[in-house]
Amino acid sequence: MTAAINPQDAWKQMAGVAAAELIKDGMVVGLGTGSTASFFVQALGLRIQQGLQIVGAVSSSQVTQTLAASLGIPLTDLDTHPELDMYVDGADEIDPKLCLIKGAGGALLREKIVASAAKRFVVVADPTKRVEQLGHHYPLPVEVVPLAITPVSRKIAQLGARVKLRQTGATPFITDNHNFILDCTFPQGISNPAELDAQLHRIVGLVETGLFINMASQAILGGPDGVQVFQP
Ligand SMILES: O=C(CO)[C@H](O)[C@H](O)COP(=O)(O)O
Repeated sequence: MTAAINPQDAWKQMAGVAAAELIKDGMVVGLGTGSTASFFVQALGLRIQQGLQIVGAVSSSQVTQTLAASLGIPLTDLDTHPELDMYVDGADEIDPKLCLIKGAGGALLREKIVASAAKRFVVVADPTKRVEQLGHHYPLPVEVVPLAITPVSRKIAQLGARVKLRQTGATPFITDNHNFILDCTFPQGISNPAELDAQLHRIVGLVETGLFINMASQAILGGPDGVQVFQP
């Protein structure tokens, strides 16, 4: 007997399964990170067991790599396949232009690298992730070189954010790239994501932001009325 899942997880699963249906024989696929992306990875694993033949999959995190390997998904990397056919990943917030906040799972740097290598980036989510303006529900995560954490925090605070070092218990959360994450709350929301992203990228020691602008081409949302595809 399988355990019942809550409605939000069921919606995430619907989105993940629908995205897996988009994968065709011969594709190179990018695998996202997080609970919704995991549903996609599981559905992709099932399709591969049923005969789908992808060339390989590039993972955006160690966690997803382990999951994909356990499901028999053939793994590859960006050295072997620098261009992917499709990247599928979740998001924390999705605005009407498909700009995203990502990184609640701490994988934003690899996620952005893999997403940027893909011809098509499909976001999978449930309707709670849709927002009119970014930054009201989730803080914006940024990945920072540990050596620079204090000056970078101060500079982000000067841009109007409340800045918090992400912790795992009493110690800083460490990314797959051995960096720290700062969670940045902008009390008025993020009115101009592109401008903020450019300002943040000017801070030396800041490696990457969780703002994904003009990267996603489509969102697949599972919800109470079934699966809906959303593109601006
Ligand atoms: O960006 C991410 C991880 O870094 C995730 O994709 C994002 O946090 C959404 O996660 P979930 O599908 O569990 O809600």
